Amino acid sequence: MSDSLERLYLAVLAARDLDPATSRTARLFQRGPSKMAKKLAEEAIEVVIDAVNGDTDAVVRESADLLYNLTVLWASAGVRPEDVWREMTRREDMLGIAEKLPKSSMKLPKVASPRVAARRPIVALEGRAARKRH
Ligand SMILES: N=c1c2ncn([C@@H]3O[C@H](COP(=O)(O)OP(=O)(O)OP(=O)(O)O)[C@@H](O)[C@H]3O)c2ncn1[C@@H]1O[C@H](COP(=O)(O)O)[C@@H](O)[C@H]1O
Repeated sequence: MSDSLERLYLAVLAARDLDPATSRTARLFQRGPSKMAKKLAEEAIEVVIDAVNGDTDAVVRESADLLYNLTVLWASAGVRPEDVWREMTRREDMLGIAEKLPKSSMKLPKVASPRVAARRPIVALEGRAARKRH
């Protein structure tokens, strides 16, 4: 999938400088980030509606539109696909580390009242905080 998105991203970059009268992408760039954001949000809503309605084929079509509008917004925001892949890999590694920590290393509070004991392990929260921090 990342190959398809990377090819689409390059095509979007190439279309940016085409004639807006004939290129939707060039028209989106001409209209700016707020229009791009509006189209992306519209596509996301269309995916949601089709999924709730159980229309799988429509979800596929609208997902392709969503990914197209996302790559246009990435290009406008100076985000490259590899930036996103790197972040996804970082999260995958972080999740992997958190899952591998022995239970004994989780610093659960000493007073394990039923309410506190039911709280999610601190290391998972720390893992999330660590993810957010860097
Ligand atoms: N991958 C896409 C792509 N996916 C979806 N779309 C457009 O996005 C539209 C989907 O959004 P909507 O459902 O809102 O369509 P719409 O209601 O007609 O659009 P609006 O009237 O709301 O603006 C489709 O009608 C397509 O025209 C795309 N337009 C272009 N590309 C690719 O982008 C590159 C540049 O193409 P041009 O923009 O045509 O130069 C090429 O590689 C194209 O294949």
